[in-house]
Amino acid sequence: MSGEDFATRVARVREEWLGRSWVIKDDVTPAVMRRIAAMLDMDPNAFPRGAEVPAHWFSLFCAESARQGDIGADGHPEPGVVLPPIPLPRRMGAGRRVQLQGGFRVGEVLTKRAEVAVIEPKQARTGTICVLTMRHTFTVGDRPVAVDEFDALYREAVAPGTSSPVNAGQPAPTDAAWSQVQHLPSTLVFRYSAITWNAHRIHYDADYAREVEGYPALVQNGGLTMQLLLDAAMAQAGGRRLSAFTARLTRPISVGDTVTLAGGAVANDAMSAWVADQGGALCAQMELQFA
Ligand SMILES: C/C(=C\C(=O)SCCNC(=O)CCNC(=O)[C@H](O)C(C)(C)COP(=O)(O)OP(=O)(O)OC[C@H]1O[C@@H](n2cnc3c(N)ncnc32)[C@H](O)[C@@H]1OP(=O)(O)O)C(=O)O
Repeated sequence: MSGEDFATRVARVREEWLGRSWVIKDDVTPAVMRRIAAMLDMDPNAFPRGAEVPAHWFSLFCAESARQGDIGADGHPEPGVVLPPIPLPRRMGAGRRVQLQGGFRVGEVLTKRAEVAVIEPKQARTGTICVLTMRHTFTVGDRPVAVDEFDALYREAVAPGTSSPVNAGQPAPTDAAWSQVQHLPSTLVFRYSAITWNAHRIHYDADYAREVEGYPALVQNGGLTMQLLLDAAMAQAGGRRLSAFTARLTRPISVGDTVTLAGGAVANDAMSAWVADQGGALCAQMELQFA
């Protein structure tokens, strides 16, 4: 790809798409809560109408619902149908910065305003990338619930038969105050992807993941990694209220792997948490802030 062509195409997409926004509403029903709780290995009946929903679960709602005819080769909507047509073909969820502002309950209607906030080409260790940041503002009526700046990275294609470049990575911390072994079976990844209506084929179509995107196996859904790490960290937070968190997914995990969710003790109303693979490499890092 010529650098100039790429830069010109990204500039045109930025001009046309930056600042665009749209709204999605979702009913937080007992039926959906049953599926979410069951997927997270909790009592499916733990969240009847009126029950408080864990504040950081807001991102399990208000998914995009592209028509089947608009689904593209990778399982996401065709470039430009829902999201900007970033001129690189391989999308990865990469990180987020979240402010939690208020709770919500089963039976309420959650509204998400999605806004195209950043489109930024960069040179990464693993090739040319483009960062797309979507700012998702969640409310119930006039009540603020959360603002979530979610980064996806778009990557260059891999030549047929070659592997997706992986950075050397860095070792995960070894001074955990708590840790938990977590298996990532395909059934869990399927159920999470279904709840979040994410049809990206790298998560369930092994031939596609290997042959088209160059990964060694099915790729763990990054939203699920962050969900499991947050839930594990909150269980160690002694009932504190989460007010903000940031996360970065630094290295791909394969579906079927067993990872370690771990973190430090709460200090100054903050906690660090991370995910390590079986070789001890850092796959995700998170900073939690408590009110
Ligand atoms: C959901 C969902 C999709 C998915 O779930 S996909 C699976 C989950 N995601 C992953 O497994 C991603 C794992 N991460 C990686 O493989 C690597 O981090 C990645 C994306 C290949 C980038 O690694 P590099 O080593 O090539 O990147 P650099 O460290 O050289 O960074 C270059 C610049 O990019 C910025 N950057 C890097 N990582 C992130 C990030 N997570 N969020 C935001 N920005 C990032 C980095 O700061 C560098 O920028 P500078 O300005 O400092 O140059 C779905 O589709 O929704």
